[in-house]
Amino acid sequence: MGRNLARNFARHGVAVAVHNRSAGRTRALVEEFGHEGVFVPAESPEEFVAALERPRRLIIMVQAGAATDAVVEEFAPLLEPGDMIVDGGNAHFADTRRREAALRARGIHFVGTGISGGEEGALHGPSIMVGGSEESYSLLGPLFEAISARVDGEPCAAHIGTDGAGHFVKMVHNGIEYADMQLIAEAYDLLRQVAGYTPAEIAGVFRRWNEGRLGSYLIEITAEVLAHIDPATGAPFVDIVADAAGQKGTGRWTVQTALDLASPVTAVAQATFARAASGQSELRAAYRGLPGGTTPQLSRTEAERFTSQVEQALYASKVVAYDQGWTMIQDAAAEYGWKIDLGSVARIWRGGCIIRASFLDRIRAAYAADQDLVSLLGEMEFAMEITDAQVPWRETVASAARRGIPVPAISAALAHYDTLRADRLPAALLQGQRDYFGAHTYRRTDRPGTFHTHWAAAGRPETSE
Ligand SMILES: NC(=O)C1=CN([C@@H]2O[C@H](COP(=O)(O)OP(=O)(O)OC[C@H]3O[C@@H](n4cnc5c(N)ncnc54)[C@H](OP(=O)(O)O)[C@@H]3O)[C@@H](O)[C@H]2O)C=CC1
Ligand SMILES: O=C(CO)[C@H](O)[C@H](O)COP(=O)(O)O
Repeated sequence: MGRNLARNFARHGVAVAVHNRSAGRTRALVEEFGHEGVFVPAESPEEFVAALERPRRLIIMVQAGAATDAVVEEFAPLLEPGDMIVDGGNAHFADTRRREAALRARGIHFVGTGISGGEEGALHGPSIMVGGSEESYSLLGPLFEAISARVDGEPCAAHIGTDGAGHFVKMVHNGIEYADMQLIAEAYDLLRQVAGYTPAEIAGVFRRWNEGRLGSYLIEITAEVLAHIDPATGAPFVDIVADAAGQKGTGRWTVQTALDLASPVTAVAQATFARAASGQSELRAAYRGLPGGTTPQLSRTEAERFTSQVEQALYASKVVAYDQGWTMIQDAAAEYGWKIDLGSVARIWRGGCIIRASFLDRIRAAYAADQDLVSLLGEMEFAMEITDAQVPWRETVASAARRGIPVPAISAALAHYDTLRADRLPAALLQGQRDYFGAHTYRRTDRPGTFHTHWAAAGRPETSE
């Protein structure tokens, strides 16, 4: 990532000093790509820092956690007040807040910055979510905006908010990425198991969907993966890959943080747990073959109808999953005092990043039209689409349950929608249970105050605080 970012800056006419703890890697970069621009190789941290113009702007791209701390501690003593350390790795936002406060006390700007798009994005134009001080953005912003992806002439880079806001929003981006990928994977599974399509046929379905409202990088690459044939066996690639999904941890961070914020990102949570469950090989071996649903064959016409039903379910679930992400960003902004422009988050995710999609432009437009939008479902077009999806969405979840096909993310999205639209929730009963066993009190619908019923006393009298 660091090498490609350096090349991207150099290709944009920025002279870049480069340093890696393994000097051979620095030399290799300059030997291989030196013709692309001006690189200044530095073997030692001191040489590197001396090569930078003041105020210094260092970008570090190393693994989150101990490696980032080690690099920060190595370079910070060599810097002067006003210098900037940009952490472009996938750091946890709480670590970024800690580092930012510690370096601020030393007069150094620490700028946690989410960079999405993988290695190709880093080279050709990533989406860049910048945290840290406004002051540092005035010097860093033009550089980031120059190397970022562009959509409709606008850069996919922005100052998201102070201290850890950039890394927080990158984390939520990855959480949404987990949810979106799981939703797509569930749609594939339904088309395979219920409609009876081959991977090649499903690739065709995804290519068609990519032309419509679901059009996105993730749908596009899904079609590519499904169409790929394993050269060693001649079998569809998807059939020879072990069905145990990995993760590096940003989805898990999103869910852990969401629990702390009481922000119900249920589609992200189900997607993260689905990856974990796929890797539970012993448990899966113990359950394999237990009774489930029935899978009657569909006729060609029924399969086509089912496919359009799945498209509706996938789309509606996607709207809910993205809405959960935006709600979580709002919850964090309130908690940490960040002023985050929600429309600008959608704007910079339209290009460069893994979840880039035409859909993001509609979210940008929704916030541009109404900055106080509480939920995407409050926007007329999204609301109409969700209304249209009602029957197919529910039918999809019902079909999956009847046939014993797990669709945890699609089901969670539907349950979330039903939770929010309900007049009354069984939370009232929960409050009664909590009051019964623990005197945890409850509020009433008919008058203000906090109440407790003395459940063990004769006549169960109620008192208020
Ligand atoms: N790969 C991707 O698609 C994406 C990655 N990221 C994030 O970018 C960051 C870098 O990822 P990536 O480029 O893939 O990782 P790599 O493993 O390719 O590179 C890691 C770099 O960190 C250096 N490093 C590791 N530990 C230390 C240390 N203790 N002290 C000094 N240098 C150290 C390595 O040096 P050496 O070469 O000597 O081992 C290497 O240069 C991570 O935070 C990652 O999460 C973000 C978006 C996408
Ligand atoms: O940061 C990213 C994109 O911006 C990567 O896609 C992400 O790290 C992949 O995560 P995982 O390995 O957990 O699926």
